[in-house]
Amino acid sequence: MRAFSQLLDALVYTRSRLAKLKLIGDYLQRTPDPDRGYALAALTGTLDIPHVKGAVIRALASERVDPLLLRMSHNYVGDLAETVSLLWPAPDGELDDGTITISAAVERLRGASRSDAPAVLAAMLDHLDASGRFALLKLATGELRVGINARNAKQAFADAFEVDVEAVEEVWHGLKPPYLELFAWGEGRGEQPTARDVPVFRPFMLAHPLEDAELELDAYAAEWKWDGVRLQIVHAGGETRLYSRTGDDVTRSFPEVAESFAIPGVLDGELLVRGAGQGLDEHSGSAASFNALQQRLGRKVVSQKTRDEFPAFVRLYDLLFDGAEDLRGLPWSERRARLEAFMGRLDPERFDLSALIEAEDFAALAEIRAGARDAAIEGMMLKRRDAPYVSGRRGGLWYKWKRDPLTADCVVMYAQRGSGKRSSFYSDFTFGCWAEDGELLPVGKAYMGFTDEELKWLDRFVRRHTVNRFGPVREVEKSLVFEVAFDSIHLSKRHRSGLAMRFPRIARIRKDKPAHEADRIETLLGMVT
Ligand SMILES: Nc1ncnc2c1ncn2[C@@H]1O[C@H](COP(=O)(O)OP(=O)(O)OP(=O)(O)O)[C@@H](O)[C@H]1O
Repeated sequence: MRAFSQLLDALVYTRSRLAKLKLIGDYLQRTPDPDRGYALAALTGTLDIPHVKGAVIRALASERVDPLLLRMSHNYVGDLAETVSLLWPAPDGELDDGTITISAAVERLRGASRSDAPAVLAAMLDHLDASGRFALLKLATGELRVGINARNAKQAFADAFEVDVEAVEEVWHGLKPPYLELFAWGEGRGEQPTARDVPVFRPFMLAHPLEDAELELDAYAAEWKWDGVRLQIVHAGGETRLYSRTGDDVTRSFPEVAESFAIPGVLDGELLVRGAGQGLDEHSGSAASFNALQQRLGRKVVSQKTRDEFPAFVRLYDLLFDGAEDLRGLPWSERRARLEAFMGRLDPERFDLSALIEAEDFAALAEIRAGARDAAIEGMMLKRRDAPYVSGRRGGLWYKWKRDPLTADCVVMYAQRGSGKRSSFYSDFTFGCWAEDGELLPVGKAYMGFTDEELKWLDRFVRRHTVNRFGPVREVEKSLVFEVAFDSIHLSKRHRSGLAMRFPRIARIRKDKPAHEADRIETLLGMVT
């Protein structure tokens, strides 16, 4: 447990993403199986320990610590594992001599019944020092909050063992902790694990922003850029799973979509919500604006009422697998023809096709784009007709051509309480973009007209992810992305980033975007007027 707790400590205090990946990689290389596999599971959020939730830990701690002190400290510290690990009375017996390994802890907790789990946890806490307790509680709750998402952890594994991260993604959802086959493959002791007949995630193809260039429409096809969220729908081995842009399993969030796809294959498209009266025109069928979709995002379990009020559907734009046949090597035009043929097998209530936009030439296309007024459209996508489906962003294959280019995806860095009605909420934010050396530099400060629900969510996020305090200002873990809109951007000597935004406002919380994919200072420099 000691090495794992040292890793967590080091991750909290390390800012650079690359340095964090290196720390994890080193740990995975020098830690034996199965401990490292459980650690990887904790880092990727796949470790399931059924009976230890926050409420259990709070109840347990209240037996040992004055409940009022516990509540106040928790409120101040923000993190339950940290609070309890610090307040837990020092053990009067022997400290752990190394027998409470990660795997021992996981096995003991998993083996315990609901009624026994608190006592099993307490017995281990009684034999660990504060940092061991911290690591155990983090492991048990699965909420690490060390600025590492699943994708980063897989990247760290891939870097450490010199394998391709996309190859890890391709099999990941077919594997289970403690990932013995994965480490065996990484160390050259075994074959690459296969994912036959399990619904695994296939890494998404992404786009580049279209800057001044004009494209030849013989070589590129145009589609609308729908203002929803990316979704991959996979059916294999009799099971359907939905994956988000980051490869997270979001099946439970959109049950009506999962329930209506039972043909072996992999689909790629944009998740939208049917809109009664909103955003209707000939381009968008019946998709509502992103605001309606927001009601469905970030929920793990969805009530029937929400399903009825905001029914989800997917506008498809690619077909990756037809049955077991991998179509990704085919040119876009052939995949498109296969997708069109596939549509007839799908439930029209839940799936429709992203239409192609016909235009005589690029100028005519630009005119169509300028004339589009629809809440569910964010611009256009241009796709090279002969391009295979490749993961990530590759030059020249897919372009996004947004309608309102003055937005940037920025990472939240600091938060402060608001004023007036918001004075008890952390609602004013400073956000930044990535500099070339991988450091995050502040580019602006803003708040937005959040809904009450969003305000509460953000306030909770800040309290739970605080890494530092400067008077009234809290520095937060660099994991949340905001889409920021602004009127213009200028060079400025007053800021370390060298940039100043005019009238920045937070347009959207991007829970679907990993922080390291937020915009770079360089991109913002390209928008300077
Ligand atoms: N017709 C379409 N074809 C492909 N992608 C589309 C389409 N309509 C909407 N999209 C969305 O546009 C995104 C393309 O931009 P990119 O690949 O850079 O992802 P992103 O970083 O999430 O983009 P953004 O933040 O600009 O939406 C896709 O990820 C997808 O969610």
